[in-house]
Amino acid sequence: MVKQIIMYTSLNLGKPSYLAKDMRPLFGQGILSSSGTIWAHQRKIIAPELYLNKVKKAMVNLIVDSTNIMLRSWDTRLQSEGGVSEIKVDEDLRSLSADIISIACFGSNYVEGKEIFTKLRDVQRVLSTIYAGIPGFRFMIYNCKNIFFAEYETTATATSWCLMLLALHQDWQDRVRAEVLEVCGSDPPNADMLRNLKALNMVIQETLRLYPPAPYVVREAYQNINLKGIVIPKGMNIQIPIPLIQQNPKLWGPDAHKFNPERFSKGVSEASNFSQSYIPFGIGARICPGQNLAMVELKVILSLILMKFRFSLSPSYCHSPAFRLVIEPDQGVVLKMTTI
Ligand code: HEM
Repeated sequence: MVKQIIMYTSLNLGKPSYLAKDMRPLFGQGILSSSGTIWAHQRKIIAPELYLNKVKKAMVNLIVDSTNIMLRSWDTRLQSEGGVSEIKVDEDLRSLSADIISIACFGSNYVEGKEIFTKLRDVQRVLSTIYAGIPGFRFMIYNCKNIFFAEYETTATATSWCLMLLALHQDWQDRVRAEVLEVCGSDPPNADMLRNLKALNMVIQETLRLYPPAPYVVREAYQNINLKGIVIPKGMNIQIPIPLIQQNPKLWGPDAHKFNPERFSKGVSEASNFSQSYIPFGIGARICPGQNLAMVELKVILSLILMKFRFSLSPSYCHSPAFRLVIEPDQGVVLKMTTI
């Protein structure tokens, strides 16, 4: 049994400037001190290295095994259809994501829990259509966040968007495939290899910038805040729109709306002119605790797909991002696939 020491520390985020001045008091447990300095509480978890490495290895193996089941079914379909197939990937990716989280957290699998996941997805659809004015919604969204927004829908949706963008940008697809083959050879990726997949990491980061599955983070004002003349009273809930911040040309430059993974080549802090303008996993004390798992999952799934298949966007693909608590492709992502 792992022994965890959870430390609560205070992190000095420095003097606020520009957007920081407006937004930081709204984030996390960050509050503006009398000196104008921002303080936020940060949680650090310390655990024995060896144990963590074993868990990480087991987790990567589990993701590889689950992904291979999905890829075998794509392979069978391709063979039966003469080597080229149009595959709508979203439902398969959702099942895969549900499978991984079920095995990892509950020792079960997607097939056993399918009915529960189907019902949860129905709830998600209803909630996204009647967003305003349901009594108790505030509490419902927190429950839902922990189930969908948290684990199942977010990672699957992010994978769909990554595949859509790689299908659209063949130069990046070739570059990332070449990297995967150089780093992994013909072996499935392991934890050490994942660290060396730099271009793939950049593609995932850029995808999460342009299509963040979670559309906003929610915070409650701890005190009355005057935001450039707009008074936000203590106790009010505020939605901070992630896509607007992540695609603001003032922060990201004139190509803010373009797919350009190169912007992350020197890391997140160098990608824009304000480090906290990249928040696909939220920010502050309530930042997504599953972000590392999500990144590992995305890297493993995408590298295995890239090793085995070449793909482009099907002419039947219709670009229509839709809000259903997560931002997902309304009509799905349809890929024209061939085996390598
Ligand atoms: C690409 C995948 C994912 C994205 C984009 C994402 C994004 C987010 C965002 C934006 C938040 C709100 C953070 C904030 O309020 O500052 C959140 C919260 C959360 N996420 Fe994720 N998430 C992902 C995957 C996961 C996974 C795989 C897990 C668990 C295995 C997970 C577990 C959670 C939990 C439990 C919370 C609530 C944290 C809290 O309220 O303290 N997420 N996520």
